[in-house]
Amino acid sequence: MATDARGLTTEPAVRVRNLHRSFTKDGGVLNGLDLDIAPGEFVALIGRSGTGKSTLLRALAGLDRDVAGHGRIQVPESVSVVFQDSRLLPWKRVLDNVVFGLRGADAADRGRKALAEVGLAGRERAWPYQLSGGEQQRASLARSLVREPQLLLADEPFGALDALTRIRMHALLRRLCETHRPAVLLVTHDVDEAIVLADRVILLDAGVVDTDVRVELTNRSRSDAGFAELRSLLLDRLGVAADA
Ligand SMILES: Nc1ncnc2c1ncn2[C@@H]1O[C@H](COP(=O)(O)OP(=O)(O)OP(=O)(O)O)[C@@H](O)[C@H]1O
Repeated sequence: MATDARGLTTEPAVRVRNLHRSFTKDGGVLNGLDLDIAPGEFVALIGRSGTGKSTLLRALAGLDRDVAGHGRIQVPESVSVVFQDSRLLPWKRVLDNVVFGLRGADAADRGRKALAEVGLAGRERAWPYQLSGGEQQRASLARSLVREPQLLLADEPFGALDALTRIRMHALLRRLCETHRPAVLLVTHDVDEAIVLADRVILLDAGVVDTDVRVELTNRSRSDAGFAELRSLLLDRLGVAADA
């Protein structure tokens, strides 16, 4: 059962029970997966290539219609998804992308506020192609957060960015999550990214949860001893030597 910051029992934002998914007759990708995410909890999902991370994320996002009947999935009503590419509509200006499909007379104001929050004030009328990769991902985050989702799903959102931009995006995402408090499931290949950002790191192997650790570091600096210890535990579970 999930608990909140005061240790009180809460209804989880995400509940997955005994989820199975296969694409061929030979073997499953998800093999009876169980997972709870508490409201406002930030979970990073890591695992070797092909262990079913994106398959799980797509199932939670409702993008995999065939998953129905292969287990139980409970997600909140409002879910937003961010991918590695920003998926901005190239024929719409940045603000129009952010508020696309949003109702209400205050939609444009909310969109402007969201753009300011991600550091894109003044770029409302730009076209997506006029933004850098990092700025496009900022716009993509604004488009998600303007909807105030109870669950944010992110599949390698910073995977295509350079190292410096990634670090800036980590700080931004943490700040946004502290303000908006969605439950988050972030798929990443980067163990350090998982430790820097998440309250909990889950390692998937062969379509089930292999390791589930809470990140209880007050100092999220990569040079911190606790950080290094957690990194080596996770790399070990991934079958990679920490100093490799
Ligand atoms: N729509 C699909 N049709 C057929 N096979 C699929 C489909 N989606 C995923 N798979 C297969 O399921 C397996 C798991 O894929 P998935 O993308 O979930 O892995 P992943 O852990 O996210 O990997 P990576 O870290 O490389 O992104 C892979 O072998 C993939 O080829």
